[in-house]
Parts: sequence; structure tokens; C-alpha cells
Amino acid sequence: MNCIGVIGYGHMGSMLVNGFLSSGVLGVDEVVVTSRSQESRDACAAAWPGIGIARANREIARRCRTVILAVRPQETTEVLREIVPGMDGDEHVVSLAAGVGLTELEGLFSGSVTRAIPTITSTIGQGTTLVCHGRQVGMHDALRVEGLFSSIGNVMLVEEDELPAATILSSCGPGLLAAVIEELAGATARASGLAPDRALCLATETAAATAAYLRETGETPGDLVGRVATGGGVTEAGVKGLRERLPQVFDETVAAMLVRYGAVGK
Ligand SMILES: NC(=O)c1ccc[n+]([C@@H]2O[C@H](COP(=O)([O-])OP(=O)(O)OC[C@H]3O[C@@H](n4cnc5c(N)ncnc54)[C@H](OP(=O)(O)O)[C@@H]3O)[C@@H](O)[C@H]2O)c1
Ligand code: PRO
Repeated sequence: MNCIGVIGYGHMGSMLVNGFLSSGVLGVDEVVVTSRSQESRDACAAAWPGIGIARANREIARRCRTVILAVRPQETTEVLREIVPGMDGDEHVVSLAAGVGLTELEGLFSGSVTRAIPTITSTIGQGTTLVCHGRQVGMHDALRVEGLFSSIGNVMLVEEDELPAATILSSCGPGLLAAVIEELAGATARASGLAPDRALCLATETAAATAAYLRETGETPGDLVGRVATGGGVTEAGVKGLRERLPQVFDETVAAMLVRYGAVGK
């Protein structure tokens, strides 16, 4: 009954199960997983022999005190509606769904509800899970969930009205930056004889090294640009063009994402 239940063994559900178990914060006898398809349930059972596999969502609600909803936003309220009748109210529901608010979740389940927004980079133990506890969540449950997510990376407590912007940076961010790396490498390869795979390899390494440099030195991005862009040199020409055009590109990108954020759970 004190185990952790995970409903939905997709990208996030499988990442959390793998992370919690490989970090040692949980053992296989403390986790019960279900997913809509037999294929996903079999994949989980094969990856983690001895783990609890439930055939139905309601079984998770019966067996687990902490229930992580790792289904898509448009499936989250439907799954919660389905499991609530089998719950006694003492459970702690943790929803990963972007765009589904605490008010809506607490309207369906009157017990403890937390929103947690992980990031795919926690697959390698990096990145930040955003955590926003509902009003009913007691200290013990809050610390337990924060401890779980700490085992796969950083945890940042946020207010719910900060979640959309923080999600764009922390959780959508890897997708945005991966697209930027791909475009930079692609443009360089198109403009030269450099092979696309070598261009992508260099761009990826440079992005990783740049992020590590900023984190380790504490320099601002502006400081770093100043160190790289020799006056009248090559970088200066590139950064000038980006600074003219990128603010508008990113303003439009963020605006579109915020619009979608508001509609994604509907
Ligand atoms: N991906 C990210 O980087 C990320 C980051 C932060 C938050 N999130 C949030 O995390 C949640 C999951 O995202 P995801 O990327 O992991 O999605 P996903 O890969 O599509 O996984 C969702 C899983 O839910 C399962 N499912 C669907 N309906 C179900 C039902 N009625 N009962 C039980 N299982 C059901 C599906 O199972 P089958 O495969 O078995 O059919 C699927 O594997 C979303 O709410 C998203 O907003 C995602
Ligand atoms: N992945 C989910 C989405 O794209 C939520 C944040 C990252 O909607």
C-alpha cells in the first residue's frame, strides 16, 4: 500500500521507473506500473524483473499510496476520474501533465495533489523537475515526492503561475535546443563541404561544452560572447545577425507555446 504507482509507461513513465530504480531510491517491490497496452506492460516487466505490473488503472489506486499520472494531458482527467472511485482519499496523486491545473485535478480528487514536470534530460541524471504542491499536501508527502525526483536530477519548487514559463525552459527546452543544434549544424554543412554527421557531432559537443562552461564559470552569456567574438572577426558577424533576428523568432516561439500550453489538456 505504501508503494509508488505509475500509470502510463511512455517516455516519462519509463524514464521515472528507470531513474527511481537505477538510483536505488526505490526497489522493484516498491513500484507498481500499468499502461494502456499489453506491449508497454510487457516492456516494463522485461526491463525490471520483479516489478509490480497492474492490469488496470484502478488496481494501481488500490495498491499504491502515491499514484503518478504519466499519461498525456488530454488523458489525465479521464484516468483520474476512472481511479478515484477505488481510492480512499489518503493517496497522493502526482500529475505530470502540462497544462492541467491543480484546481481541475483537485476538483476530481479531494486528497493530496502535486504537479511535477520532469525533463527528458533526467534520463542521464541532469536537468530540473519542477514541483508544485497543492494545498492538501502535507510535509511528509511533499518531502517523499521531492526526494524521489531528486534521485534523477534537480528539483525546483515553483508556484503554479510560474509553471508555464518554467516548463518551456526546463522541460520543452531540450527539444528547443536540440532543434537549434540541428539547424546550426545543417546550415554549416549546407554552406560547406563538411559532412552532415561531422557537423552535427561538432555542434552537439560545442553546445554541451558551452553550457558546462557557463555553469562552471558563472559568466553570463554576454560575457562569453565577448570572449569569443574578436573585434571585426567571424563570430561578431554571426552574433550580430542573430541578435537582430532572434528576439522576434523567440518572442513568437514562446507566445505560440504559451497559447498551446493553455489548450493542451482540453
Ligand atoms: N515528454 C516530456 O518531455 C514531458 C516532460 C514533462 C511532462 N510531460 C508530461 O508527461 C505526461 C506523459 O508524457 P509522455 O511524453 O511520457 O507521453 P507518452 O510517451 O505518449 O506516454 C503516455 C503513455 O500513457 C499511456 N496511456 C494512455 N492512455 C492511458 C490510459 N487510459 N491508461 C493507462 N495508460 C495510458 C500510453 O500507454 P501505451 O503506450 O501502453 O498505449 C503511453 O505510453 C504528459 O502529461 C506530458 O505533458 C512530458
Ligand atoms: N513535453 C510536454 C509537451 O511537449 C510537456 C513539456 C515537455 O507538451
